Amino acid sequence: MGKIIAVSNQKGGVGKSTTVVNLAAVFGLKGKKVLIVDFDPQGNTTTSFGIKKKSIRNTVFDVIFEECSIFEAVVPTSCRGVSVVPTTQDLSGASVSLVNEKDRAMKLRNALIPAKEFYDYIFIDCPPTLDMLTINALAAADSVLIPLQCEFLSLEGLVELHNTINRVKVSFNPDLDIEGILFTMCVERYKITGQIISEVKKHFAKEVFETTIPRNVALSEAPSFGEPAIYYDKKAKGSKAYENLAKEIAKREKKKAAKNKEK
Ligand SMILES: Nc1ncnc2c1ncn2[C@@H]1O[C@H](COP(=O)(O)OP(=O)(O)OP(=O)(O)O)[C@@H](O)[C@H]1O
Repeated sequence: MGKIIAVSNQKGGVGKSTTVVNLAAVFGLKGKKVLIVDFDPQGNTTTSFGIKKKSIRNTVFDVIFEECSIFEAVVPTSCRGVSVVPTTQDLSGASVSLVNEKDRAMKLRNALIPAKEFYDYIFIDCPPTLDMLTINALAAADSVLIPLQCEFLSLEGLVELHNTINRVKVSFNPDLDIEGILFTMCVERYKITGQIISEVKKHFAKEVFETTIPRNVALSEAPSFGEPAIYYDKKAKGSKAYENLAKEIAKREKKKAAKNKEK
């Protein structure tokens, strides 16, 4: 059974899409079967793979409103092992349309059940909101990865996200785990970077990934070439950082599996 990781932070521009695209590409290159669900109406993840909006037949909107199956919306990419369920701007109206639906928080979870059998990892790129779309993503996920920009700290924002995660655990998904907090766009020489990391560690030490993602030009340039940074510039610091993150996630999974075996 595959693992579903929601990449979420209600703050915009913190590196959610960048993390989804690059982590998925690294796992794909390691021989894993990876699906990305682009659940952000802006569709940056969809375009980061060079998928043209005009060429899209079915989107994640059609999937959650049961117009098609998840497999009918899957678009292969040119990256080894990676496919995308694309999105378009239509998704921005979904939160409102979902209000009248039965099981409205469980739409994505139900749709992903057959995909879990087929893929090793499913990444959900969440919108920068805590609305019904994000609730759907958290209800569907096994874990949440929280990117946090190293240049600006909103502890209140982080607490608010944890509160939402806890509410989803109580109401829809008791097994939801925190995959980790990932610092993104770090510039080591900036004093603020160290200050933010130590402040977050004071409150959420166990959740923070050892790997941090540097501010790196390859990470910001690659999407306009329609490919992940590891394809665009394999040697770039940003590409290496996402390779390290994938290793750290795999290591944490092994540790967790060993612990569960002991029980
Ligand atoms: N480590 C990095 N170094 C340099 N640029 C980065 C890095 N991470 C992200 N960026 C750039 O910052 C911008 C925002 O990143 P991204 O789209 O991944 O954030 P997001 O959280 O998904 O945004 P939104 O909430 O709007 O969906 C993009 O232009 C991206 O290319």
